[in-house]
Amino acid sequence: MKEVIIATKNPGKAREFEQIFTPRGIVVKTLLDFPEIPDVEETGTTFEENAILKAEAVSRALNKMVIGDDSGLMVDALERRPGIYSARYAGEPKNDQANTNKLLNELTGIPDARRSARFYCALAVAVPNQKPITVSGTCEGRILEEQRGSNGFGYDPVFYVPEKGLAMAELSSDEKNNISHRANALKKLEVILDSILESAEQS
Ligand SMILES: O=P(O)(O)OP(=O)(O)OP(=O)(O)OC[C@H]1O[C@@H](n2cnc3c(O)ncnc32)[C@H](O)[C@@H]1O
Ligand SMILES: [Mg+2]
Repeated sequence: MKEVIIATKNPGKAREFEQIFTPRGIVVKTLLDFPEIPDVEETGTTFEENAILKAEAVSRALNKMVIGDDSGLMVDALERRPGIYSARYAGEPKNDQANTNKLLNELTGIPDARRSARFYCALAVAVPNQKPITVSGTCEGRILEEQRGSNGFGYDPVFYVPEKGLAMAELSSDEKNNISHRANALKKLEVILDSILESAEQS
């Protein structure tokens, strides 16, 4: 059985990895399947560092290949904040609605033309006793003035995707998984993923 383990506790991310991997006959497991694994502190200074921290900690705990995802939103008018702090933007415990409200408040009065932003996703692949590999993907858009749609998760209701003329949260999962930062990062992993999965299957 082909299986990938994603070092995430975020059910929104978990769902997207399942939507992408399941049609290819690959079973997705996440930290929600391994509640005994302690939380990994995200102490890195870049998305890549945090993705590696998550992937390597879980790979060590399970002695298996693991993918870590560290992602977030960069808003130009806020000097690219919230960035790596996207999950904890409005403080702990992390809360998507509180984060979204804080973002909308910070951008009050800023006109459309200056509301450009991008989602960023770094993926790290950790294999026991090997150097980790990272790839990244982005998705360009703009921050809306109010929430639209109820699909997706996190900042999706306030992220306008110009090429679709819709908020990310108004897209179907298939549409999001075609254009998202996570999908774009995964596409770069595709070339190496098959060989990684084969070696994972043998171990
Ligand atoms: O660390 P894990 O356990 O994977 O889960 P997390 O939610 O803490 O994930 P991150 O540390 O990577 O923080 C990502 C933040 O960026 C947001 N985010 C990431 N990808 C997103 C997407 O596709 N759509 C909307 N928001 C997203 C998400 O809601 C979080 O607030
Ligand atoms: Mg996190």
